[in-house]
Amino acid sequence: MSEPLLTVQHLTKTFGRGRSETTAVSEVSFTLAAGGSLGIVGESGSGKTTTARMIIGLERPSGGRIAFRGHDRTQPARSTKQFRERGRDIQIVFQDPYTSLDRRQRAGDCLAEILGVHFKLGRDETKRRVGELGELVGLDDRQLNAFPRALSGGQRQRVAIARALATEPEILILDEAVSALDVSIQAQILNLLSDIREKRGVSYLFISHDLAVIRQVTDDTIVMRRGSVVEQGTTADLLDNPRESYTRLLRDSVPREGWDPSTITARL
Ligand SMILES: Nc1ncnc2c1ncn2[C@@H]1O[C@H](COP(=O)(O)OP(=O)(O)OP(=O)(O)O)[C@@H](O)[C@H]1O
Repeated sequence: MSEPLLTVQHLTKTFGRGRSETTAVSEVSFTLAAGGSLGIVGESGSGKTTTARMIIGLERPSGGRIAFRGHDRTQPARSTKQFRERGRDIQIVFQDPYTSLDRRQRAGDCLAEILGVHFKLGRDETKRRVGELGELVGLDDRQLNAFPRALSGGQRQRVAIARALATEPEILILDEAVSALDVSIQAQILNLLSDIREKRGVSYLFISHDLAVIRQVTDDTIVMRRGSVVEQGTTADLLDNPRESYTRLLRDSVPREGWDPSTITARL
């Protein structure tokens, strides 16, 4: 079997000290295969975002190991250059693109800026690549010329995805990336992500509390609760035949016809 793209072993993060110490992530282990898609699910506060922040080097782990293509990445980058180099391989898209996009920058200029940071390109080549990225995520010239405030939530998330893809990363972390969008726009973005995975072979680490989303875009899933992994397996198996009561609870919490929330609160 080929080496996983990303290996996470016994990853642990504690915040604070003494009586205020919180273990946000505890002994989390998983692998992500090249071209694969792994879901991380769990209720709010279960440690999903902290795990992602450690993987992209925004948070220093308290214990455990992170390796990308077998190379250790446990400690955050030592220099801006190293941070940038690592950023090329693993990119992240957050829930709310409005806060992550510069309000004073046109969508296309935002893409051109990232291309300029990572590649040495002339003006014409940059323009061509911006157009190509726009096409990949379904943004036309008018939208590429617009400021974020003139774009819809779905269009802004397309800009954020294009910006993340501009560095040609091998891994895209999507942290609740479709949670703020209404269901029809969510479906469009999920389809877009599936197409991009097929075209580009990029791997996904898909963080979500929404099991319907996880089912649509991931092959494997880990379930986190209070910082720990409580169950992991193929997404279909895990959602159809959950072994852990917590996974069953998450699954049964999805509203559907005849659903009675009081049966859920009674089990919490
Ligand atoms: N910088 C920090 N300082 C102290 N505690 C933190 C910090 N960041 C996260 N935590 C705590 O770590 C725990 C896990 O938080 P995290 O954001 O990783 O969870 P999550 O599963 O991503 O939740 P959500 O879906 O609500 O974003 C929470 O108890 C949170 O309060």
